Amino acid sequence: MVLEGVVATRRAGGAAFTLTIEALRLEAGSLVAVTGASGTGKSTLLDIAALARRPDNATVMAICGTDAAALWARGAKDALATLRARHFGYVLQTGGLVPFLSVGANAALAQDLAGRRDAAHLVALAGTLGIDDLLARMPASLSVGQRQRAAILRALAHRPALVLADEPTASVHPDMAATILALLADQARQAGAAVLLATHDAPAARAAGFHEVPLQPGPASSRLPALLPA
Ligand SMILES: Nc1ncnc2c1ncn2[C@@H]1O[C@H](COP(=O)(O)OP(=O)(O)OP(=O)(O)O)[C@@H](O)[C@H]1O
Repeated sequence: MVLEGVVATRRAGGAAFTLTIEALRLEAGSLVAVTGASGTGKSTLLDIAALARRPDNATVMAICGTDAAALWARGAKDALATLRARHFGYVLQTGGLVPFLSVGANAALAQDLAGRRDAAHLVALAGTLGIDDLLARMPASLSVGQRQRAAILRALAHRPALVLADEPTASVHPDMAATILALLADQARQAGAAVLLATHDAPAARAAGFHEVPLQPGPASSRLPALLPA
């Protein structure tokens, strides 16, 4: 993924907040943690990276060789949805699993949407995450830590190029947070996926091997400084 000169504005009432991404290039195996206090724009940045929010401006917005800026410009919503399903995996704060599907069915759905069904890969990945005995369970019957492992399974099951993780450890105990972040980092690296993590917990992210990029807050705005590949 390459983002350059991307600007996004959020407006509420008379107030506006502007995020500027100078340059962000994520390659296979990149582990990048965007950090900042509450309200500095971490979620806005992930929304932009996830193609869930239309930018005001984008010099470059390339996802696995596709010009996403051009797709936004011509309102190609189906093509944007296809890009998302094929190339992105998501880990949200509380899992974001479909509540009426089992853990295994959640992961299989991600594979189906991406057009990459691979039951053997799903089971093997569940084994490395330590949840192969939970595949038939419903998300509501899991502990928070188990749910986040299931979310990592769902995020990686379809072999995405990029995993977006928004505060994936905010609701787990600090010891479990370290384990979850390490699992996410290890599994993504092994799969050759890049991870873009948003977190307020910079030390935990660094400990798991993430390269930290702090958002630079300004008046009613934030800036992500240029990050070139490590
Ligand atoms: N729905 C919204 N409409 C308008 N402005 C919003 C909206 N949500 C957030 N904002 C503003 O955008 C800015 C960035 O918010 P964002 O949620 O991206 O920050 P964050 O760093 O993810 O915060 P947190 O860590 O609390 O989740 C904030 O200053 C906020 O006031």
